[in-house]
Amino acid sequence: MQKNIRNFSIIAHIDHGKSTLADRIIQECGGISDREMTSQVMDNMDIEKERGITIKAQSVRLDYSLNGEKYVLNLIDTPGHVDFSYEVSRSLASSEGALLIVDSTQGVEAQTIANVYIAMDNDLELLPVVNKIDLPSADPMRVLGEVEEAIGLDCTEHNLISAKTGLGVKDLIESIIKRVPAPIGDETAATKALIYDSWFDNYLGALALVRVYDGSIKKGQTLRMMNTKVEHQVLSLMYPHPIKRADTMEIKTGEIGIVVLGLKTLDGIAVGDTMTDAKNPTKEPIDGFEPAKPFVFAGLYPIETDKFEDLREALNKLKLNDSSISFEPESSMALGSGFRTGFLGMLHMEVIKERLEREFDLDLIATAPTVVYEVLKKDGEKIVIQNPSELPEPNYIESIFEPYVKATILVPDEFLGNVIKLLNDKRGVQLKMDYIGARVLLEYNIPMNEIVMDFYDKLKSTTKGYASFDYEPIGFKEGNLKKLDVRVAGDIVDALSIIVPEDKSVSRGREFVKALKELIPRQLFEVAIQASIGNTIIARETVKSMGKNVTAKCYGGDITRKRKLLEKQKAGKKRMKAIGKVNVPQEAFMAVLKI
Ligand SMILES: Nc1nc2c(ncn2[C@@H]2O[C@H](COP(=O)(O)OP(=O)(O)OP(=O)(O)O)[C@@H](O)[C@H]2O)c(=O)[nH]1
Repeated sequence: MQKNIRNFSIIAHIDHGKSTLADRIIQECGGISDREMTSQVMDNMDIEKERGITIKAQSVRLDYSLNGEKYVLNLIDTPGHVDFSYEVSRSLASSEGALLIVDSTQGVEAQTIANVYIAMDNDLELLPVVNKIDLPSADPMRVLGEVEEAIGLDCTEHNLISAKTGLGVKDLIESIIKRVPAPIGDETAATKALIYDSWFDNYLGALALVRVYDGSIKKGQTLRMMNTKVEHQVLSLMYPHPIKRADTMEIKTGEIGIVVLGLKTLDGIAVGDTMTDAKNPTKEPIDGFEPAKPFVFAGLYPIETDKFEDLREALNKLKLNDSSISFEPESSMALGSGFRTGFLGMLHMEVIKERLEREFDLDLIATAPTVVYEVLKKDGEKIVIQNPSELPEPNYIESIFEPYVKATILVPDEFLGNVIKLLNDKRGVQLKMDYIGARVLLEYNIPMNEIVMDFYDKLKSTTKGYASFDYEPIGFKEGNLKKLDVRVAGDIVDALSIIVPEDKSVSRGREFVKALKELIPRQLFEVAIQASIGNTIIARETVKSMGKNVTAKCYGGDITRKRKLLEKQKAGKKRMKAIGKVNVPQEAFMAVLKI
């Protein structure tokens, strides 16, 4: 019965205790025995466990009895990291309520606020929950004050808990039953369900995790995905659980469940799409569908050139389980054959690169990440650029558009000056500046390209690690942008080209060639490193020749020593790419992140 169902999510800043609380709630509902309670059931990907982050959303269906009534609690986990914000918003759209977890020793942070905005857009009932009250430095009242101030949420009713010891968790479950509204779908209407997660299972094929809004999904029914238009019969249905999924014949209105369609890829079941009955379809899909779009692109090149097909196979395998990765072959004069690969963000890129190296035993060179640019050409054609070297010559370009994000930053008062300076340097435009106690909440629009570089590291170092940061994409804006090329010994190195704002091109060009000079070792001849825009050279550094002096120290006498030195030089060369006559080490391809 819908009136006894509660669908809720947990919103928290990283490390405020979301996974610990999820595990505790599962345990409290008897969903898992003590013996089965290995550390953090909800985070089950290896990299998630190692890094303590949640990447894929997990969900669980639990039973709970209160005053003789039986309730179904559906805990819908959301990925914590900004790279996965589309999945966050889909998960939240599947709930009626959200627990807003704040660490009582820390307070409200940027990610808390960014996710609360998404929850408010979805009209969720928000329950303020203060965690870690077992710690001596806990200050729950100050933290609740911050929640009221920063978010404007009434905190008269709140829960104080320790997810670690279990203190207050039973009361919290009762608050969820009391305060989170029951779903209110039409049980007699045509099937309407939202796919809010999908993944690939080696035995069952592609699985879709859905929330049913109207009608129901039955075993044997033929379903249609309204956006991808794929139709398929339901082979089986399950309720989600981290260790023991239960089979069911039907997923009813208001419930969540796993649909097995026997599809061999994830292509047909995109997150955000609406499932309906093929014969008796619902009129309108659930709105807001957009395919997960890669925002950051980089070239991935195998260091050993004969590993190109291995890399293709590995990317194909990863894509089975993560339809947000995109890749297509590209060739670089500097690096040979590789793939231009699209990611949701920087963390996603790191995780994928690490999995390729670890699970598929590949050694890769990654070029510096870049965002996608839209270019309107003079002839009216609109093209999308994933690689700066593809930018047309200036006389063909009418205008260039670059993606922007809305950034939320929380910083202690004393570092405010540093942060504003950094944001200005990164072309940020201020939207909001509010004091919350001794901290300042900043909201800025900022070009995404400025934050895919090492913005987060710079923010951390300029605030001694005290700032927190989150962002969400907000679309494209026109920019006054130019392509900056790097010439090594006179030749343009395509893999080093970047797109820069015109008014900062000279300073960035100078910093770039300076960083490269430090990374390119001395060669037998003098090497000029130049930055140019079109045919104009705007900066130059020179890597001095080491001449023949490498062996000069040996006074020509000691042959073994001389040979050793030469061998050392040769070994050094292996980890480099020869560009013309110049050996360029792989770090140089990331040098742009240093400027
Ligand atoms: N003392 C204490 N520690 C807690 C409590 N809740 C969580 N922790 C600890 O805080 C750390 C972070 O907890 P997690 O549950 O991994 O945090 P999270 O919010 O899930 O983090 P992400 O998955 O990275 O977003 C872990 O070391 C937990 O053991 C609590 O109530 N008291």
